[in-house]
Amino acid sequence: MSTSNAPTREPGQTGAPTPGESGPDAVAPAPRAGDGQRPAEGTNGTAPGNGSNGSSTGASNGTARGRDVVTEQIAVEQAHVDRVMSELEKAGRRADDVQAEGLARGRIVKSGEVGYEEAAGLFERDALMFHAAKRRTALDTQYEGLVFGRLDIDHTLAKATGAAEAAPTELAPAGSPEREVRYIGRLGVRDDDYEPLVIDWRAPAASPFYRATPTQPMGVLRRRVLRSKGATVVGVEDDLMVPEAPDDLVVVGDGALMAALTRSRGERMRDIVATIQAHQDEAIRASARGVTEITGGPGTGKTVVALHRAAFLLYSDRRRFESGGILVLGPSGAYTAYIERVLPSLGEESVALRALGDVVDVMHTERFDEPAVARLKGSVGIRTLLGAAARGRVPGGPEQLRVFVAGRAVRLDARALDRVRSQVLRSGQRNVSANAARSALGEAAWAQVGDRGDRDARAEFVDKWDDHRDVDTFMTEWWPQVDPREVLLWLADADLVRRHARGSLTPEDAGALAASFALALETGTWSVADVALVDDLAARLGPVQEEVAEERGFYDIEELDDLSQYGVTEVQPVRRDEGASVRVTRNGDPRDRLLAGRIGSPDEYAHVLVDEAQDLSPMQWRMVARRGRHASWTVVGDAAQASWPVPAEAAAAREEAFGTQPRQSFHMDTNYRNAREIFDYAAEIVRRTVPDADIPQAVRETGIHPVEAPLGDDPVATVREVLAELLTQVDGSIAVITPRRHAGALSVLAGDGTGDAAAAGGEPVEGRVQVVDPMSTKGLEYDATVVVDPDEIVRESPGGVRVLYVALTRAAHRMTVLS
Ligand SMILES: Nc1ncnc2c1ncn2[C@@H]1O[C@H](COP(=O)(O)OP(=O)(O)OP(=O)(O)O)[C@@H](O)[C@H]1O
Repeated sequence: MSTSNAPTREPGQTGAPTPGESGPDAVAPAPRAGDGQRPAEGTNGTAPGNGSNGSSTGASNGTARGRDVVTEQIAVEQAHVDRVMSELEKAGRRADDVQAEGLARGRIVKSGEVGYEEAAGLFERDALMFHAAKRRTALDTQYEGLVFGRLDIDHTLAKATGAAEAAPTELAPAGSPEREVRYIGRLGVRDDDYEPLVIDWRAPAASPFYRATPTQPMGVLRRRVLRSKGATVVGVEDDLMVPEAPDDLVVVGDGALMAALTRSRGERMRDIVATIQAHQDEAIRASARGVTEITGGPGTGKTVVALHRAAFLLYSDRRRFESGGILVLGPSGAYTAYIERVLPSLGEESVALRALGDVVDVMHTERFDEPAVARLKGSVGIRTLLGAAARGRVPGGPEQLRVFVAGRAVRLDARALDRVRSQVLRSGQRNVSANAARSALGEAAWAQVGDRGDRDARAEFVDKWDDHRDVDTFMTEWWPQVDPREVLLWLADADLVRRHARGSLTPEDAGALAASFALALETGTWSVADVALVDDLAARLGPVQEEVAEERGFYDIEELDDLSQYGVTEVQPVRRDEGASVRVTRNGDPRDRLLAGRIGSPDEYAHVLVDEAQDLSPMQWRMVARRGRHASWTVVGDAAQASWPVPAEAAAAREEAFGTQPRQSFHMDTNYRNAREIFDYAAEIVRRTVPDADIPQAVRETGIHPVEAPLGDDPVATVREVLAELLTQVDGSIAVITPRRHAGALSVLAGDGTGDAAAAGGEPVEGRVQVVDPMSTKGLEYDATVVVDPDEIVRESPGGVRVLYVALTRAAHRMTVLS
C-alpha cells in the first residue's frame, strides 16, 4: 500500500475520465501554482476521489511532508530526463562525426560535389539517433519537455486482466522481472545497448499510456505525466489504475488534464501529447486508409486530435506520408498561425498547412465576399458561367482573320473562328491546344480556299500555313496563353457575365458578381471564394505554357525586326505585361498584384486533413479534391458551426471528393475548452435555432458566468472598460469579436496589454487584445472574449446564428456579451 501521505487519488482518476467510462468529467480541482490561472479564477467543481479519499492532501495545499514527496518524485524523474539528455548529446556528437565522415567520403567519390549517399548509409540506429539528436534542441527548448510520461507496468496484471477481470491479489514485487518502467516522449531514444530510454508516443508500446483505464489497466499500475520546462521537470501528476498502489509506488498530483485545461491560452495552440484521452487516442491511431471523419461540438478537441493524427500517420508510415505529403487545410490564416506549432512540437516539420485562401499557389487572401456573393461563388451553379468564360472569346481579341497564304486569300469571320475554337476546346484544354487550334484553323482556311481533291496543293498550303508569320501574329492574339485569374477578371464586365451565364443567374446576381470582380480590380485583392474559382478555371484552361510562350516571344521579336526591313510599317507586339508570358509586376498596380506569380499544376498529397469541414463550399470541395485524388482523408467538423448555408450541396461535392473509399467515424462529446458556464450560455442560444446541434458536455466548472451588458452609445468606451477589467482577471489572450459595423472603430483597441503579464507556461503574449471578426475566430480560442453586438453578427454572417455560436464558444475562462 502506498506508504506516503502525499496527495493520493482514487484509481483511474485522470481528472477527466473518458466519457461513458466514469461519467462526464465534472472534475475541477482547485487551481495550483504555476497553472497560469489566477487563484481568483478558482474552479469549484469536485473531483471524484479528490476529497472523498481521506488521505488526499492536494499538491498545492499539501503538508510539508506532501511537498517533500512531490520534490522527491520530481528528483527521481529529473534523473531519468538527465540521462536521456546526455545520451542524446552523445548520440548527437557521434552522428555529427558520422555525417561529416560520410559527406567527406561523398565528396571524394563525387569529385567536388557534395554527396549524401554515405550519410544515408548510416545504419538504422545511428540514423535514428542522428535525427533524434537534431530535433532534441528544438523540442527541448521550445516545447514542454521531450519526456512527458511514465508507465509503471506489472506484467502479471496484464496477463490477469486480459478479460477485464479484477486485478490479481498478488502484484509482482518491485524489482521483479514482471515489473517494468516505460518512459514516453515526443520521440524515441535508446541507450548504447539499444535499450529504450524513451518510447515515441506513437509507438504501439506507448499506447497503454493513453488507453489504460481501471477496468482495462493493460498492465499499468500507475500512469505518470511529467510537466517540464525545457529539460527541467517541474511537476508530476499520477493516475492509479489499480485499487491500491503497491508499496513502492507513490501517487501524487491533481490530474494532468485539469492542470492543462485551466492554464492560460497563448497565441499558439499547444499539443496535448501528455494528456490525450482514450477516446481521442482511438481517432488518432485509427487506420490510415480511406476517409476518417471526426465530429463533435465546439472545443471537443477535434482539431488537436486531427493534428496528432497527422503526426501519427507520419510515424506509422513515414515513407508514404512524408514523400507523398500531408496537407492540413483550415479556414483562415489566423487558424494556420494558431496551430502551426503543434506538429513541430511533436517533431514533425513536413506537413503543409494551408488556409482556404492560400490553396492555390501564389494566391493569398483573407478577404471574404458579402454573404450573397460568397454563396453564388461557392455553389456549383457558377460552373456554367466559368465554363462559358473559359471557352469564350478572349475579350479584345481579333474578330476575323484575313491573311494571304500560298497565293490564296483567306478570310474567316467571327462565326467561323468561334466554330474552330469550340471544336478544338471540345477535346483539349485551351493552354495546351495552341498547335491544335492553328491546325484546325488551317483546315477551315483550306476548306474555304482550296480544292478538296488537290492533295498536293493542300500539302503546300498547310506547309506555308504552319510557318506563316501573319498566322503567327494572329495566333498570339487570338489564342494567347490565358491565366485563369485573367478569365475571372474578364467577368468584371456585367454584360459579359450575363451573356455567359445563359440564364443560370438573375440579372441582379450577375451584376453583384461582376461588381465583386470589379472590387478585386479596384483593391488588388482576391476574395477567399475567388480562389476556388481560379482553381476551377485553371483545371479547364490547363497549365500556362510559359517556356513555349517565352521562346516564341523571343523569335517574334527577331522576326518582327526582320519584317521591318521589308517595309512593314506597323507591328503589333505581344502585350508582354498583360499576356501570360513575361509578367512585369509593378507592386502599386492592383491588376499586377492580382496576377503576380505563376499558377502551376496543383500539388497532390497522400493525405488531406480538412478542419472546419462544415464551412467548405461545393466549389472549395472541388478545389481540395484536386489535391487529394489519390489521398486518404481526415475530415473534421461540426454542422452546428457551419457558415456555408446549403449543406446538402456541399455534402454532394464532398462525397464526390471521397469517392468510394472506406469510411470510419469518431465522435467527440466532451468540451475541453469552455468553462461550463460559458458553454451552457452558447448552447442555449444555438439550440433555439438548431435544435439538433451536437452539444457536448463541458468538463470544467468555474462558477464564473458570462456577463451581459449593453453596448451603449459609445462602443469603444464600453469595450475599453470591459477590457481593462479582463486584463486584470486573465493572464492570456483576449479577443474582441465584432461584426463589421463596429470593426473600424474598435480596431484602436487591438494590441492592448502589450508587455503585460506573461501567459502561463512562460509564453509572453504580445499585445494580449485582438479585435477580430467572427469568421476569423473559427478554430481559435482565447482566455477571454468580448462578443460585440450578437444580433448584428447573426445578420451579417452567412451562417447566421451558427456563426454567433462559433463566436460564443471561443472563451476558455471568461466572456462578456455586449448587446
Ligand atoms: N486531451 C486533452 N488534453 C488537454 N487539452 C485538450 C485535450 N483535448 C482537447 N484539449 C484542448 O481543448 C481545446 C479545444 O480543442 P480544439 O480546438 O481541438 O477543439 P475543436 O473541437 O476543434 O473546437 P472547435 O470546433 O470549437 O474549433 C484546446 O485548447 C485543446 O488543447
